[in-house]
Amino acid sequence: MPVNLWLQSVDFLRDELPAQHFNTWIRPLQVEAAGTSLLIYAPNRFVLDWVNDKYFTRLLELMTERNNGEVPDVSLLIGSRSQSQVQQPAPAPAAPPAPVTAPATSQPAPAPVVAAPPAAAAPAAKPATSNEPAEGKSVVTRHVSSLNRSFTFDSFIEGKSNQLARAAAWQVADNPSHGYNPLFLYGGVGLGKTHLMHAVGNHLLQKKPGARVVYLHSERFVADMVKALQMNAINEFKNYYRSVDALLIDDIQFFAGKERSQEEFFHTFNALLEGNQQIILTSDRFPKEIDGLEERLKSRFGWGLTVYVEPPELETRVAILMKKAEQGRVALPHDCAFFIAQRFRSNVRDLEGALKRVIAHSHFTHEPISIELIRESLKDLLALQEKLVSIDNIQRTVAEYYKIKIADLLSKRRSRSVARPRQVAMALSKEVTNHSLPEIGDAFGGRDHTTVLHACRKIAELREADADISEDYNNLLRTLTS
Ligand SMILES: Nc1ncnc2c1ncn2[C@@H]1O[C@H](COP(=O)(O)OP(=O)(O)OP(=O)(O)O)[C@@H](O)[C@H]1O
Repeated sequence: MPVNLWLQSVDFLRDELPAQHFNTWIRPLQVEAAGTSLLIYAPNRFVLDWVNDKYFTRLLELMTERNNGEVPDVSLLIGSRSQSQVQQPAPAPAAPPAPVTAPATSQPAPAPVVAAPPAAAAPAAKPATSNEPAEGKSVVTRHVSSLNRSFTFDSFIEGKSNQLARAAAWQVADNPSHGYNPLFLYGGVGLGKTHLMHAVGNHLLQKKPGARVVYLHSERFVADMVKALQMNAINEFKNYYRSVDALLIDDIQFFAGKERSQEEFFHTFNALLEGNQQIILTSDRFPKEIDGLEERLKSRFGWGLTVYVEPPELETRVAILMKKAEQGRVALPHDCAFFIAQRFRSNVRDLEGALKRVIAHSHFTHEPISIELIRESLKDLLALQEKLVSIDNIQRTVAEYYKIKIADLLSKRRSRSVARPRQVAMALSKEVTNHSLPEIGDAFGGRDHTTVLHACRKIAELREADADISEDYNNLLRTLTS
């Protein structure tokens, strides 16, 4: 129940704050649920800015903890609930109740520091502007972006697959808006794009704690825009996004087909670039390949630097597992990390998920992590995988991909159009199944194991030298293992 989430968190915050602060800033807030979202009403802009600035991040943290780690959808608004049942936090004990509609004027009012909207100006004196709807309605103000503090450069494992992306992100973090703007990271799911984006944001905030770094998913941008339109607050929406130091938008492919959002984003994008404010975007594909995205956006996305994040190679996957285990203070033997990494190839999120399951199993059974324990705890996933990545399935997938017949893969034909896909299929069989070289040779029309070995070496070489082969191989690997 979202309202309870808020009330419990506020209750917790009450113990962390001096009573006078609680009563002045938190108590006047009212809460209302709107579907799965929470609307928090502040009586005036001054309280809103102050709460936004000083307490909102902490409140979001508290709510996230109580919401199984999921960041709830919360908006801070000016106004009050229209219904009769106003949910207001109870006052903190041992302190006189604070005024509900205005903060104590004797209270010193330092300027807002983080993520304050542009209009965050003088206390309570701000008159209603033409952007502000009539009394009783609310002006939408963005919630403070909540960066995941654990997504840092330190916790990001570098490997060949993400080296360029990491270097570019680091460059942006170190020298925002003067290097690559926008930075566009793209690649398959769960490969660390969001992690890198947050790492930049965290670094910017570390260097300049007052920086306005706003992270959001593209769907949130769309939803906020719709809400702003409904509430006649589109100017405030525009001003907010144009006032940030860095705008981080995840999964930009969700803009596809949403013309009004693209239009708004287009203008925001231009304004930010002109103002030398940093933009970082992620997507699951190359900008030009996002169907339903306006050409002018596609072309602008390429103005800075566009970097592909590839699935990590085996060594990197092992290093990621070792790092995650170390972070969780869990003893993970190297051969166990290797065993898991060999089997979860295309997505770091799944890799992490597998490790979490193994760790949980080890806790429950009070047994140290071993290959046997891993087999037991990941039984269903491993069985599923083995089924998916049989040599038969590899042959079928490769034949479909290259538009040739399975029989060609097994035949003696040596033409390049058949021989290369056959080598790719053999190399994949070696990489993703546990079959031996002779077994693989047998499955490919009774070939010798040295032929399979040669194919594996050849494909490894070509993946280094030939971008097309490398892309084909990665695509196939992803199809087979995700
Ligand atoms: N190189 C890496 N080092 C450490 N952790 C990583 C690395 N790559 C990914 N991860 C972890 O994998 C998980 C998924 O990464 P992330 O959310 O950044 O993926 P993504 O590419 O943004 O995927 P999606 O497109 O689904 O949003 C995160 O927990 C992240 O910390």
